[in-house]
Amino acid sequence: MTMSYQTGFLNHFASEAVPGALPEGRNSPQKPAFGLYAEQFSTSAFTAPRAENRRSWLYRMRPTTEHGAFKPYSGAERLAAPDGTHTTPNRLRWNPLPMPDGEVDFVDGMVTYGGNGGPSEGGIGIHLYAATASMDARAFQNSDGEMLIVPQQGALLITTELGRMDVPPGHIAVIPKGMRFRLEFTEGAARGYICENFGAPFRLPDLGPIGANGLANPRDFETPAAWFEDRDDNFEVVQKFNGKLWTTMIDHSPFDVVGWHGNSAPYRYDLARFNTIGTVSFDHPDPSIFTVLTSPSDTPGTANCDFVIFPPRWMVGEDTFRPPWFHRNVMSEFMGLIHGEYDAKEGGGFAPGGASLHNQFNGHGPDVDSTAKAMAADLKPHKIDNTLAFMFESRAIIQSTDFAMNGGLLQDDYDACWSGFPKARLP
Ligand SMILES: O=C(O)Cc1cc(O)ccc1O
Ligand SMILES: [Fe+2]
Repeated sequence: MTMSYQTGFLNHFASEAVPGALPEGRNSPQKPAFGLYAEQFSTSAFTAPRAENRRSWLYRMRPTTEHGAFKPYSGAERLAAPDGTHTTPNRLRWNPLPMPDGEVDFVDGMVTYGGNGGPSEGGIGIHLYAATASMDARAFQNSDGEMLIVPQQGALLITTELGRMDVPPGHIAVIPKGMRFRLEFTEGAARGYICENFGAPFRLPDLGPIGANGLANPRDFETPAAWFEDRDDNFEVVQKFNGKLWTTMIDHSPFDVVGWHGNSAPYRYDLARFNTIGTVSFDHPDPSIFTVLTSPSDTPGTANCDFVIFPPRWMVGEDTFRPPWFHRNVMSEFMGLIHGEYDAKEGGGFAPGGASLHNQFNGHGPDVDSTAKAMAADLKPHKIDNTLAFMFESRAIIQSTDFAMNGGLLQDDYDACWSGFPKARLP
């Protein structure tokens, strides 16, 4: 299937699937073309400063308002915010999330590992999904948070109200808060990670002294061109609202937007386009140089959430301990692995589809094997290759869910990867 995209980050895009669907020179004409209905979709307050303001105008076949009451939805039982009883300072690591038995789609295949805050205060939800069935006459709407989707296995075809995107592993997709979407798998089963962002929407980090270019470049972000389906079938809309799921039926496809314009839009990004920067002298730089997207908080420089990747890169530091150093961090770190091996965990145990959590101020870093190897290494230029790990880093403690602690995937011996370091011998 050929998809078409518009490039650039947070541009004011304009796209029509049928010529003439977009009004000219105004947003809400008395009678939009073809009997379409104009709808403003706002993901910032009307009065947000211009640089923060995000909204799009949608021209659709029927107004979104045409539906009955939402009722509680009983599927997706493992999509549940932490209740605070499982919050722990302990370092945690999980085996890969197994694929479910039978037909399970993206909505029912989501499992919450942890999070902080909530839809009214900001923070993040951290979920994984493992699913075997494509969504068909079903759409998901997350009114609580923007969704950053990181596929680990299985390519995704994401249909949104504004158009369709191909999202294979190695790419990410971001769906604005409140936008309806459907997820289909082009290669059977699929697994991946989700950061549900309750805070300020993701944006590109400032580059400071790096300059005008580098890290994730704006032109590499791709937003779909308008695409719609004219389907008068019964569709279920499942909505996440205030931490719970709700469902209602409509008698047509919600993907009936024939044209749209604006800057609140879904996008995808190929992580291989990330311009990775590192030391060319000595010392391991802070991993903030690997920030792809950031959701700022109201404290300058202290993110609600940073999305950070650890892509293939050259290591050339002289007289340097090259892996991540031992550290205790005010920020809390949740990590996942898309493929390959992570350079701080040569001892194994951090597998693709698995995850780890290092909460604020709890010491972590290279395991015993990685440390020994890095201290003995001949420091020739070396390429870390065939790997892609990532981190959701948050200013607030990441609380675990019951599934995270008791769901059968938690490794009970994670601490042991840091036991047995030889003691320093003083003169
Ligand atoms: O803990 C981790 O593995 C993530 C990480 C990587 C790095 O290069 C420096 C700091 C850091 O937290
Ligand atoms: Fe860390």
